[in-house]
Amino acid sequence: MAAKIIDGKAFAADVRGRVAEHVAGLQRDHGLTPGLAVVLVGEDPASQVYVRSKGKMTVEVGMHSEEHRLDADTPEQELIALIEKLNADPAIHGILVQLPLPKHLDEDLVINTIDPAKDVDGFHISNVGLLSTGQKSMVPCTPLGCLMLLRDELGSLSGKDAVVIGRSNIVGKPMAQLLLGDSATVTVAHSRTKDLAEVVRRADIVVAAVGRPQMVPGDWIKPGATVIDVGINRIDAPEKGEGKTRLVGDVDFNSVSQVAGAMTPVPGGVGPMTIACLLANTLTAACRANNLPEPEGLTA
Ligand SMILES: NC(=O)C1=CN([C@@H]2O[C@H](COP(=O)(O)OP(=O)(O)OC[C@H]3O[C@@H](n4cnc5c(N)ncnc54)[C@H](OP(=O)(O)O)[C@@H]3O)[C@@H](O)[C@H]2O)C=CC1
Ligand SMILES: Nc1nc(=O)c2c([nH]1)NC[C@@H]1CN(c3ccc(C(=O)N[C@@H](CCC(=O)O)C(=O)O)cc3)C=[N+]21
Repeated sequence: MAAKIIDGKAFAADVRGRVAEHVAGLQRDHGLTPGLAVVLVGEDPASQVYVRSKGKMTVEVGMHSEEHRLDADTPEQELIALIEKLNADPAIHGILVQLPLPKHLDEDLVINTIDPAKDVDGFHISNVGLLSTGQKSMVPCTPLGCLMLLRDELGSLSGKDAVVIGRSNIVGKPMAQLLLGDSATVTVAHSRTKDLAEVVRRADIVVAAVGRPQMVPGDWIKPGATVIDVGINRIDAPEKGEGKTRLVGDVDFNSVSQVAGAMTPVPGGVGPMTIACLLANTLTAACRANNLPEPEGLTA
């Protein structure tokens, strides 16, 4: 049986539609426009594309969008000063500093300078602590997007065996916390995991967030499992012509789609959900900042 392909692009469009409706209501009833500021340091071309598409979608849902582009060699103090200015700006409800940062900048320091209430990435230590203790927080966008897709696909995650491959602070660890919060039995695998194939074979739910193109083959997957592919890897595609590239995930789509019950594609899976959840988090932050009721179904 071929796997059902989970349409993250359509799901994300639906989430953005719900965000847009709520934003229109905030404007109509309270004269409030949620605002998102994205900070990009340096000229990484992949990041630029991503930042541009975020800006476009922010405006599409009716929000205020700001982009702050700084030179790659910007001194740390200057970046910190910008974040402090955005922290104090009442028109800004969400702040995202695009990662990774150039090496001379202390990523932890920069992230922890963001007002936790405006930390729409959910990377501030205070949000990390709130999430891991089951308290209301800002939830990281990519794991939140994965959770929405899993809940939609499976209903309850309670008692399911889940394996997260990858333990980064931005995907793997918060994903594990969210799965645990939904009462899955969670294993977090990483580069030192012994016999990864055997670990993955036990899983009803596999979330791959490794950054290695097509690393997970079909024969690691338990028949019928749900597979969420977070990886975004650009590889050469000589079949498309000289010098051309294409995007692939961390999962080998062709073999896994023969075995899994359902899986996300790349592109068109988790990626669009990340951006939709960023907008949802910005809306949530704007509501909380103004003591207004939060949108339903758009947070964990
Ligand atoms: N779709 C989206 O919206 C997003 C996609 N991404 C993509 O997701 C992927 C992961 O991103 P991110 O978490 O930031 O990556 P990191 O590089 O920060 O983390 C990768 C993790 O994978 C583990 N790992 C590396 N090699 C292996 C291996 N051979 N076997 C098992 N585990 C391994 C590492 O283990 P160890 O800790 O031991 O080194 C590490 O924990 C990337 O492709 C990235 O582009 C990221 C963010 C958003
Ligand atoms: N502070 C911070 N927060 C992030 O959330 C963050 C970050 N830094 N740094 C980089 C990663 C990567 N990331 C992606 C989001 C969407 C797509 C996405 O929409 N991808 C499309 C394809 C896009 C294309 O065609 O290039 C898809 O998968 O269908 C990809 C990657 C967020 N990240």
